[in-house]
Amino acid sequence: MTIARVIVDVPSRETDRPFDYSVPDSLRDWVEVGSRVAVPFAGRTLQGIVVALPGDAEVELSRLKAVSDVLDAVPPLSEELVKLGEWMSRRWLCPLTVAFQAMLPAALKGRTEKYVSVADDAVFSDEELAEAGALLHALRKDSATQAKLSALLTKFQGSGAHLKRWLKQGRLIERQKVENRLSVKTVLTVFPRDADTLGAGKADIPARARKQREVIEWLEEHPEPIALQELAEAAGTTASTIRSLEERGLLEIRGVTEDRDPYADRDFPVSSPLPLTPAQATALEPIASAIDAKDRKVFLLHGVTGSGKTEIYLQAIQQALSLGREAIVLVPEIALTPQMVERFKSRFGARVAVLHSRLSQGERFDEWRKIREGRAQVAVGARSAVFAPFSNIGLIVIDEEHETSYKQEESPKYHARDVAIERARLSGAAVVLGSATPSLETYEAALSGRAGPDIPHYISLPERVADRPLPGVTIVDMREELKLGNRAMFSRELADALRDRLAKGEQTVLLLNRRGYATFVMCRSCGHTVQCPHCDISLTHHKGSGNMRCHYCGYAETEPKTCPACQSPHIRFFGTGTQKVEESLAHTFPGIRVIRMDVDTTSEKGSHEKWLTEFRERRADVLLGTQMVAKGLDFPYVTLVGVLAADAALRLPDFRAAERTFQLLTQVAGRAGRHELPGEVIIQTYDPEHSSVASVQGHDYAKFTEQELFIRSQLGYPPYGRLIALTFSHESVPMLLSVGQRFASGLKAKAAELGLASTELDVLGPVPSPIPRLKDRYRFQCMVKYRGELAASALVAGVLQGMGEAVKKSGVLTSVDVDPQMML
Ligand SMILES: Nc1ncnc2c1ncn2[C@@H]1O[C@H](COP(=O)(O)OP(=O)(O)OP(=O)(O)O)[C@@H](O)[C@H]1O
Ligand SMILES: [Zn+2]
Ligand SMILES: [Zn+2]
Repeated sequence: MTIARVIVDVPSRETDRPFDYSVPDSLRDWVEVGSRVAVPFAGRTLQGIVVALPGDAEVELSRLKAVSDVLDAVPPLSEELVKLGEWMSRRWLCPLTVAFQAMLPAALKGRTEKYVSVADDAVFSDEELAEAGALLHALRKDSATQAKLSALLTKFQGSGAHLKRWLKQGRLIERQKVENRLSVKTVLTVFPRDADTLGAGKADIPARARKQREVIEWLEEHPEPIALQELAEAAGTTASTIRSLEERGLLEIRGVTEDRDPYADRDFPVSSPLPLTPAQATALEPIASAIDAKDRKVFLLHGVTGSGKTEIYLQAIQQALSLGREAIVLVPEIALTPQMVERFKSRFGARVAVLHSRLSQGERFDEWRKIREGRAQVAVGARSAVFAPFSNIGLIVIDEEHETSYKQEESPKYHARDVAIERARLSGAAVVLGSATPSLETYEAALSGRAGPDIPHYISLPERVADRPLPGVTIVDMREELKLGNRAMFSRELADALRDRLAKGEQTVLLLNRRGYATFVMCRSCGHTVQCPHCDISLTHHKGSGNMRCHYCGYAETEPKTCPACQSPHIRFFGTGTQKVEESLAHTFPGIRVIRMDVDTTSEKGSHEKWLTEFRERRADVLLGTQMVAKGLDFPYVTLVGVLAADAALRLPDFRAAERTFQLLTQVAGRAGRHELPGEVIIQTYDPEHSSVASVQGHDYAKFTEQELFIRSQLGYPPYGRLIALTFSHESVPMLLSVGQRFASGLKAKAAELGLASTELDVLGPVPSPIPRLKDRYRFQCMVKYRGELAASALVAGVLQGMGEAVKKSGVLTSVDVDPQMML
């Protein structure tokens, strides 16, 4: 008997283990490791993933239930991806099914459908026939295929009670099936017969069927297959006319699968490899030889902005392809602009599949199928593209490897960089981590002198291509501006520089660093701030709608005219939003053309692309925006970059605040002067001495890093120590505290048992979380700080497991974040 070991799709700790099923003979050829199957489980039919085909079952064979269905002809996961999922579950303490679900396109997230059929021996009374005859008729008619319960209920709204009773009595039989949310798109297509048949057929068409004759004439001129809809339009007729020709045997209508290609209507100019600069050639050499030798190596490609890293990725990919292997390129979501996609599509054409969240579910599914079916060999995409279903990967590139968006903030809380390195280990691929500002973790590891398969080899590109200089950076102390009586948003330097660009017809990028700079409402008389009633966080003001909104739970109310606490009319909207900057620009520079890019202006599909195209075509003088204007853009006429509120995020209670600030400033500075025209950068700050701001001036990554690493080592923060954050939430604070304390003391006891000093493993808290209440639940957190080599995840999992029943009864929810990136 064939046995399948299955992980069922119920994301709980209790079901987080494999269950064995027997495989009926009829399905034997279809079930593989990585197959998606439907299985009976606790009275329901569930979707599951086959993780093994063991020789023997863990339970008595006679007690095994059978797999009820195989959901895909080709398994959506490979053995390699199944292994990767198992590793993710251990690494980030998430249920296995949660890891597998993260790898599947949304279209394949099955949903259970109920089907009903009439039992063979069922008898119905005349009364019943009179009352629900139509329903019974429908049931009998569909008995071969079985009728979908949800469809019956909509169609026969009055007969719900009958259905329920008959099902209970066993006169109707219910079956469950797992169905995909979305299927491949099929287009009805007309296949004309050969010319002779058409000619003969035409003669037989009666004179009054003029339309049919016209369709035949049209097809005689255009003998290729054509979509039914298109033919109807072209021949000026209806689908039913064409169908009658099918009945005459003159053509055939069949469903043909069609790919929803999001880039179908775009032409990509063909690009060929550029002759590399000597620095680029030296950088590519070790990467290419690793790919050649199937040597699983990790590289850190540390190259300043504009140093030509992308050209190196392209040629490394070329190398992998020429050996018949595949490549994955990860790009941060907001840097995945059409311009970025174009660079890959121009070089590799139709071999490129693109995966990102702005595509529709259907488009994403089709791109994913292109990969799985071997029609694409290069996948370019955001975080989840690391799971692209390739079978022979030679290279994984992670561009801007320091980006926080590579960490998923909801379960599975994985980091794509770590997943990529593990996947490369499983498939013998090389990994290239590229950045102008590598994360301190990656950089420290590369320069540590430690040896090991995960330790990146360091490659440096300290200069821009073609001797283009890095832009000059001026730092403006806004406190001085205020002293001199300038209360405006723009310093005199920035205003002058802007005016100069307007006169020359050159372009400016303005970054408003808005992290931690929300626009909140405060009363100037009593200091009252308007908070979300469900979360302990200020509401954000949206000028367009006149609404105040909570960014965590979506709660909204209209903006107050007077203070809700003291009725004072002096209520004010604080903080500088992009809208305010836009107004101020219009006021200060009459006639200026500004494109504003922030969450409000880019929520619509395609809007992101539209703005960038407009800017590229120089239909605007200024591109103003949040983080999204800082990454990856390459516009020849941008000669000025201005940063407002450079230090805004420095006050966030996050030990990476300085690192993030330095990275963001360096990235945005890198947008200036990338082509012939030289660039200039002006950074406005209230904290000019802070090393994260000051080091940007000399483009001095090394200096910034040295200071920052020193601070981290003193405090035992990453990369010198590692963290696991646990957040407990509940409606009641005492309950939370008791659970939090039990966890902390449990882990401490475990550490003592193992003889670990507090420098090796320490538990901080429980303390209220930075956001102490969210959606009416209070939140406490514990932070586990430990030395890197320790298998702390397993210890934490053990302690949580040990307190299982007590926590379950209390209703306290626990969320675990291994290597957290966001401290908020
Ligand atoms: N070998 C080369 N010869 C000529 N031009 C080149 C070469 N390599 C790259 N370039 C050009 O230099 C510019 C910068 O290169 P690229 O965008 O690859 O840099 P990057 O390091 O990826 O930049 P960033 O990290 O700032 O996005 C581009 O316009 C690119 O076409
Ligand atoms: Zn809220
Ligand atoms: Zn007030």
